[in-house]
Amino acid sequence: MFSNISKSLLCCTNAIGPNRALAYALTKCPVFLEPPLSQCRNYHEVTGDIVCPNMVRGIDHLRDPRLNKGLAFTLEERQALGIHGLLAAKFKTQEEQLDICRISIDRYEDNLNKYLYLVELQDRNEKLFFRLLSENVEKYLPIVYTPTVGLACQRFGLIYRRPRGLFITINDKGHVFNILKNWPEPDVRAIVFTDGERILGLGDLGAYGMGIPVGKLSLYTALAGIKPHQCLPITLDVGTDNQDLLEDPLYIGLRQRRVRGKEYDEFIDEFMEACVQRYGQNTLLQFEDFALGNAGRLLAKYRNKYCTFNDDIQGTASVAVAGLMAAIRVTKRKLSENIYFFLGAGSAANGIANLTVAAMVAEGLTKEQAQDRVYMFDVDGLLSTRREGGVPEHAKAFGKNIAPEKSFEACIAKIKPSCLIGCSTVGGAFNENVLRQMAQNIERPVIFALSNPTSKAECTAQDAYNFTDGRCIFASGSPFPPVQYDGKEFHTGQGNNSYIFPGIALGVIATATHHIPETMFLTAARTLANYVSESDLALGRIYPSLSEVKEVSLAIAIEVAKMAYDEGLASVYPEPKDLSKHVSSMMYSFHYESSMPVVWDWKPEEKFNVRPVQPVPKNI
Ligand SMILES: NC(=O)C1=CN([C@@H]2O[C@H](COP(=O)(O)OP(=O)(O)OC[C@H]3O[C@@H](n4cnc5c(N)ncnc54)[C@H](O)[C@@H]3O)[C@@H](O)[C@H]2O)C=CC1
Ligand SMILES: CC(=O)C(=O)O
Ligand SMILES: [Mg+2]
Repeated sequence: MFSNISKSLLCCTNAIGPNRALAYALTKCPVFLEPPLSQCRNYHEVTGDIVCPNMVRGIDHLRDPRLNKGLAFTLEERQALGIHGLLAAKFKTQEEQLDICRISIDRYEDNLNKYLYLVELQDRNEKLFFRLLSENVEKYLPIVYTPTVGLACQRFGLIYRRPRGLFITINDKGHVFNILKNWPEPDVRAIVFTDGERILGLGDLGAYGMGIPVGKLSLYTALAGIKPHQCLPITLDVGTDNQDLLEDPLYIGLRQRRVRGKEYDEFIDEFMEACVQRYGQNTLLQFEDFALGNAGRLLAKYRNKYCTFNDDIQGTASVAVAGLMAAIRVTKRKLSENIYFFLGAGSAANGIANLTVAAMVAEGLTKEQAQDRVYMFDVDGLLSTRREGGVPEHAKAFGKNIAPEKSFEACIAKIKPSCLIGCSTVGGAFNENVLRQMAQNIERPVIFALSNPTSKAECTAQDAYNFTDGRCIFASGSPFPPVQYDGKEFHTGQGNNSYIFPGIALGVIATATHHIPETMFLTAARTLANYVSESDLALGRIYPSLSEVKEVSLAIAIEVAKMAYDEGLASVYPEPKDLSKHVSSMMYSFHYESSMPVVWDWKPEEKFNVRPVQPVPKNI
């Protein structure tokens, strides 16, 4: 019935009145763009939203967090959008709004309340939220991420308000694609998903685990500038084996025991297929916080078939190896001269151990020689081939033909490691005896307490310094306050995969890489280690400061992009001449853009007054 222009004029006219309707229609309306809206990526570049601006009613510019600028709307915008009068008279800059946000958050003493403030801000004004986070990483990362996000997950039933991300349950098996279609964004490039079985070191939190993919994706945008509409957090709800949750009246997930085995595997298969069917073959699929029984197994199954990685295995490996590389500059011991002892022999430990082996091989050892330098201790004791039950399959490479031992401290005395790496979820496991022994064995012991959140860290930064006479090189998964030792202050670094996954994701998305080889994580580790300055090391930090993490993420993305082309993994062709420029051009702007329609030959006759009616083109 209607031509395209008539349709656009119709919707524009209904929404914002005839004067501006034509201007909109001529410049922005999706029915004018080819290909149509559903496939048009440019459209998102313009609006960042799937809502046709021509169909947005005035008030929706305030209600939609992607469009809302609050008091930062100019008088001209307020009048043009029909929101004049809906806002107080004052005009504020984004900078003034950021000040108010900081004051508001500081008023809360409780971190969970700070978390809720930030969630509400994201729901209200997306650009303000991401700019606040990206410009205050040190201050707010511990709120949207570990440790506070752990608490938020534990209280998820209480704090759950508005939908953010998709919940897909095992009952939806057979219909996963249809559920993905309900997500309102057509241009998703990255999905972070969990089944909630190993949320940080807090165990099985079932559907309450949703806080983790949401938090991780906030870092995609804040730390690497990946556009929010390209990110989709998902929780795969297959039930929970956490009895407390099954009995919790507030629990919001499926109230049943976890589905496992064939049915679970079929569900994950269907999910992976549905994601690429809905969003394309190069959609980045990040596994997050899957339990040991599934994490490594699913990575092995999918790593060469999808554009996928497991953050807990590979992202963690990369950040830990970067820390070990930087530590060399202090210890003067090559990677291949260390003895590594892991407390915990799960996903994180094996990921780190395997990448450390690869790095030692690059220094000249054989794989076997490198593996010989790595020992592990899990819930059943030292990984000895002689112990009852043997060495678990996932850690076979690190089992040793030595006498079984159940005492961790006895192992330290026997093995005399130079690097002690905690990925055990056992808070305080590196006690005074353990740390003193490490200091006795070696001049500069490396101590990593990587378990999250803070309550699960194997030791605090202060204890690590106190009990090693201030000689340790320390990093932790969650942040610790500065250490005071011997009249000096030290700022220890955060060995957390958040230094890695945002940059990897940006590089992968920018090149539409079709799968992610292990070597990318070694490249990312080297890039991160190179960012550590002498002043970082003097402060006690083997990672750059968190205020530099955006720069680091971009550097990692560029290296990843180079590698994608060098190794024939990229799908964006022709290859951009200037890769740095290409990667940067993909990034989100944290600053407000004009909400005024872009028009040609159109000048207001009188400022702040009614606009002149435009002549309708003859050739409609
Ligand atoms: N800093 C970072 O970037 C990251 C930190 N992590 C943290 O590492 C921890 C472990 O994560 P995953 O390896 O994925 O878990 P996992 O469940 O795969 O492995 C846990 C390991 O700890 C062992 N363990 C449990 N209790 C123990 C005990 N009492 N004594 C000795 N060993 C014990 C288990 O046997 C298992 O080998 C979590 O707290 C997680 O938050 C994980 C990924 C990234
Ligand atoms: C940091 C992270 O991914 C974890 O603790 O699971
Ligand atoms: Mg994780």
